[in-house]
Amino acid sequence: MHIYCRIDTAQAYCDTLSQRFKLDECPLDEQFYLQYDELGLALCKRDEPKLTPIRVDFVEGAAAHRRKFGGGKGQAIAKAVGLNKGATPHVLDATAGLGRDAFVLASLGCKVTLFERHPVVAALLYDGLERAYLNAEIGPWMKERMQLHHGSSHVLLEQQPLFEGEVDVVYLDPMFPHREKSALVKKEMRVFQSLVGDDGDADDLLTPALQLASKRVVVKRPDYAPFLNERTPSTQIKTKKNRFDVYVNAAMK
Ligand SMILES: C[S@@+](CC[C@H](N)C(=O)[O-])C[C@H]1O[C@@H](n2cnc3c(N)ncnc32)[C@H](O)[C@@H]1O
Repeated sequence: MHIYCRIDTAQAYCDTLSQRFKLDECPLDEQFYLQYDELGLALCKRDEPKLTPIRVDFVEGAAAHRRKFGGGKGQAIAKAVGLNKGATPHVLDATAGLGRDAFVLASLGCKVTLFERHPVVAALLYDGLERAYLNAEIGPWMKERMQLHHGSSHVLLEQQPLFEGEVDVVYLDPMFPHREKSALVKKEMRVFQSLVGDDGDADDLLTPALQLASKRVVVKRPDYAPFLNERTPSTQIKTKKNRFDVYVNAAMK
C-alpha cells in the first residue's frame, strides 16, 4: 500500500514507514490508501470520500477528552486490569489496534507494551505514538510507558526478552463480528473492521496470555460474544455494550 506524502519535507519519513512496516507488500482492497499530511498518517477510502480519515491522535480529540474527563480509575477498563486495587501494573496489550485502550491505561500510570500485527494499523499507531512523544504535556510519560512492537502476538507472547520486567496483565481485545445492522455501526469502526477482518484465530491467544501474565488476563468482548476459547472467566465487569472477562492468576498487590 502506497503512502501519498503531501508534505515534501516528510518524504524520507514516509519511506521509512513504508520500509519498517513493509507497506508496499501489504495486499489490500485498492479502495484503501494512506496519506501523510500536516496531521500525520491517515487511512482513507476512495469510495467513501466523506469518511473522516482514520488516524491515531493521542494529543487532541477523543483521546485527550477521555484522559481529562473520562472517569479515571473508576472506568470499567481500569477496574478490569486491577487499577482500583492501588496497583499500576505492567500491561501487555496483545491486540493493540489504534491504541485507544492502551492510552487510557498508560494515562492512568500503567506501563503498556503494545503488540499489533496488521502492517497498516501498526504504521498508524507508530505514527500516532511518534507525534505524541514530541508533545510537551504527554510526551515524557508516553515515551516511558508506551512501547510498540510490530508482529503477531501468537509469536511475540513467547519472546520474553522483548519485555522489560514482569508482565502483570495481558489485555486482549480481538475484533469480533458486529451484530448491529451496518448502518448503525459507527462508520470508522466499520471501515477499520473491513481493513483488519475478524480475528478468527484469537482463541489461541488465551493460553499463552495466561502463561505470561503474573496477575491476570483481561479480555474485552461485545456483550453478545461467547467467552474467548470457551473458557469461563473468574469474574466479569460489564458496560453498556461490552464486557471485560477477567481471568485471575494471582491477586493484585
Ligand atoms: C478491536 S482491535 C483493538 C482495538 C484496541 N483495543 C483499541 O483500543 O484501539 C483488534 C486489533 O488486534 C489486532 N490483532 C488481532 N490479533 C492479533 C495478534 N495475534 N497479534 C497482534 N495483533 C493482533 C488486529 O490487527 C486489530 O488491530
